Amino acid sequence: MAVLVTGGAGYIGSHMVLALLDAGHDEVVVIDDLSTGFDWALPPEVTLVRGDVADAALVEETIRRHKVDALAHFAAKIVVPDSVADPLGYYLANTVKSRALIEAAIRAGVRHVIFSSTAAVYGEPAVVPVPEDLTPSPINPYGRSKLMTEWMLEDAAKAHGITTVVLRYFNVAGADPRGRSGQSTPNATHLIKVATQAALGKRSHLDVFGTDYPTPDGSCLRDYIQVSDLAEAHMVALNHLRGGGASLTLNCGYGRGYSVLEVIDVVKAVSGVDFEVRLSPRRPGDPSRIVAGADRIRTELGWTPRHDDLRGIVTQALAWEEALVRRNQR
Ligand SMILES: NC(=O)c1ccc[n+]([C@@H]2O[C@H](COP(=O)([O-])OP(=O)(O)OC[C@H]3O[C@@H](n4cnc5c(N)ncnc54)[C@H](O)[C@@H]3O)[C@@H](O)[C@H]2O)c1
Ligand SMILES: O=c1ccn([C@@H]2O[C@H](COP(=O)(O)OP(=O)(O)O[C@H]3O[C@H](CO)[C@H](O)[C@H](O)[C@H]3O)[C@@H](O)[C@H]2O)c(=O)[nH]1
Repeated sequence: MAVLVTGGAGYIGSHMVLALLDAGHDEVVVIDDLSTGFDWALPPEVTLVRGDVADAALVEETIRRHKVDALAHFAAKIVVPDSVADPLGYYLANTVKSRALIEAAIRAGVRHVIFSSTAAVYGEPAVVPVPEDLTPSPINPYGRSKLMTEWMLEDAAKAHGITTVVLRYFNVAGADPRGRSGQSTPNATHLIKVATQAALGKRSHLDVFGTDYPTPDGSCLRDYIQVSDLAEAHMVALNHLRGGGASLTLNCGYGRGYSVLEVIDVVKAVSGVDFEVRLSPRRPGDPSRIVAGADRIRTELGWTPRHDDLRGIVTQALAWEEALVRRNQR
């Protein structure tokens, strides 16, 4: 049976595709509209169907033709401050389109769904590290758009007898340790990506968005999870579902927070470049601290991270950024 990966040409989805191929899955199909992804991020043996996840006819045809039993749904808009500026665009991309995809997938016979959710569903949690059973309370449209999709999926799964794993990713960073993929979006907003670009002179400076948060050094705290470890979480989730396991909602993080200033120090130490850092006002939609309660995925699925090391994550991100410079110079 085949796995359909939506958004498989994007940052995290492309690492899931690599993990599937590395594990010997030869039937991997990607649906991606290439709005932020790249066809070159996919190995040639992968079938890329270029299109929109909300195109029900395309989705159904793809699932039937390739005998897909499992769907991993990554495709989304992902930038928190953009979602504050354009909430309706985010509800369309992340909620309305997911509804169309889920309906088409169920109609075409998909049995299992793994959904890319986010720590942003927790908003500004009262408890840190945050356990999965804390009542979600998102503080930005991005988090709300994803939480609504969690709910739709849960209800549809119960009604139609499919099983699901909802993975709530914390802050995803780093690159494939073998250098096959990484975060390639040129105008990405993610801290580690932006910091490595500043270190390589692709950006003039780095803004620290907010230094007056109620955290030890005043900057925001995040839990950075390495992208191949995250892809592996999807692999154990897939095996769980195909083995008859029950539906689950699981945090994906390491359970340890780093501040923005700590991350910048690590990027400067790893790169050896003392790039300019500007202390700037808060960015709309940012929670002050968000760290995963990280035990459940280990006990439920036996997930064992192999890259829980911020220096290693930054080293990979920097190497990928250098590879992108070489690619663009060719
Ligand atoms: N990057 C993070 O730190 C992070 C954290 C939590 C959750 N997530 C979630 O992980 C998923 C993947 O994020 P990413 O960082 O890889 O982003 P990305 O932008 O690199 O990947 C998204 C992919 O989906 C494709 N896409 C978008 N809309 C589409 C549509 N309507 N139809 C078909 N393809 C479409 C894009 O072209 C792209 O290839 C998202 O669902 C995101 O919400 C990411
Ligand atoms: O140039 C920058 C970029 C980011 N930051 C700060 O660094 C922290 C992390 O910001 P990112 O943009 O890297 O990530 P977010 O926490 O905003 O969001 C990410 O993680 C979330 C889950 O926690 C979501 O799922 C989302 O998709 C994903 O982009 C924030 O405090 C942000 O204000 C800066 O100070 N300067």
